[in-house]
Amino acid sequence: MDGPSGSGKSSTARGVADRLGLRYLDTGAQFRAMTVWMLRHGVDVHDVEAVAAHAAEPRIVSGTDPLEPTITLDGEDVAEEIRSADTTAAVSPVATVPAVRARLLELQRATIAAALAEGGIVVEGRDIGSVVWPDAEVKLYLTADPGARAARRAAENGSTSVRSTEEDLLRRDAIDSGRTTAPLVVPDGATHLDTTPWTLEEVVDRVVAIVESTRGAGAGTAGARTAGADAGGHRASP
Ligand SMILES: Nc1ncnc2c1ncn2[C@@H]1O[C@H](COP(=O)(O)OP(=O)(O)O)[C@@H](O)[C@H]1O
Ligand SMILES: Nc1ccn([C@H]2C[C@H](O)[C@@H](COP(=O)(O)OP(=O)(O)O)O2)c(=O)n1
Repeated sequence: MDGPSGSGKSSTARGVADRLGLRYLDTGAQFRAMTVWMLRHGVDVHDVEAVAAHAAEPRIVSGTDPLEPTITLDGEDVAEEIRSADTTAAVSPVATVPAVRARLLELQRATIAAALAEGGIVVEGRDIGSVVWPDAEVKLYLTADPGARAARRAAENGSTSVRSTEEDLLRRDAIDSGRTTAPLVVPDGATHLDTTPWTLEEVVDRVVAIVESTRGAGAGTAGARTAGADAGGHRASP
């Protein structure tokens, strides 16, 4: 499940994983934990070489229970700190660094492979269907109008300024979509869902229906449907 900030990926992915008995992985939380480490260690997040030089050091562990996802950094629970304003402001530049992406890609693929052996996983981020797991059984690209995304995010953060939240979202969209390594794109073979008019429950219902109809259509064809999508996808306009 890919898409821009505030499109509903985390809440939808958790709801779907819970309904279908699957694991859940928030890859954005991993980029945020990497960012917390850089900030704590005084690394200039705009210095690509400095960030790359340290990308192998943080120990990041994601718990994949959809009802209680966790994230630790060097053994410490950083679930709150990864959502701080400082982390949010610094995460997009850190996520553009190829060494960071390569490191987290390895972690993500290991987690997915382990979960697939136990029934499956819903993974959300920016490059899941295009780069991390192009052979996913179901690929979804979630969007919502910028105003709706900002209103949702502002409500969540207890912020009264929807306008400044929207400016922040659009700034991060531009970095996430414009970077050369694993930019935010609509992955080849993805179903695009515009969640603007729907409640969370409606979106979860629709996604569960898509998964069930894909599974009903027959296992074993998913790889063929999405084959060749490794570097695929087209530029998104979130
Ligand atoms: N369809 C929806 N309608 C209204 N609010 C939603 C919907 N989907 C998610 N939300 C709310 O919007 C906020 C952002 O959703 P989230 O799932 O964190 O988005 P993302 O992971 O794409 O950034 C959350 O507070 C969430 O409860
Ligand atoms: N697979 C991913 C996931 C997130 N990122 C980047 C892009 C985002 O700016 C940050 C944080 O992602 P996150 O999903 O937590 O951000 P929001 O919940 O949308 O605010 O990480 C990425 O580059 N690739």
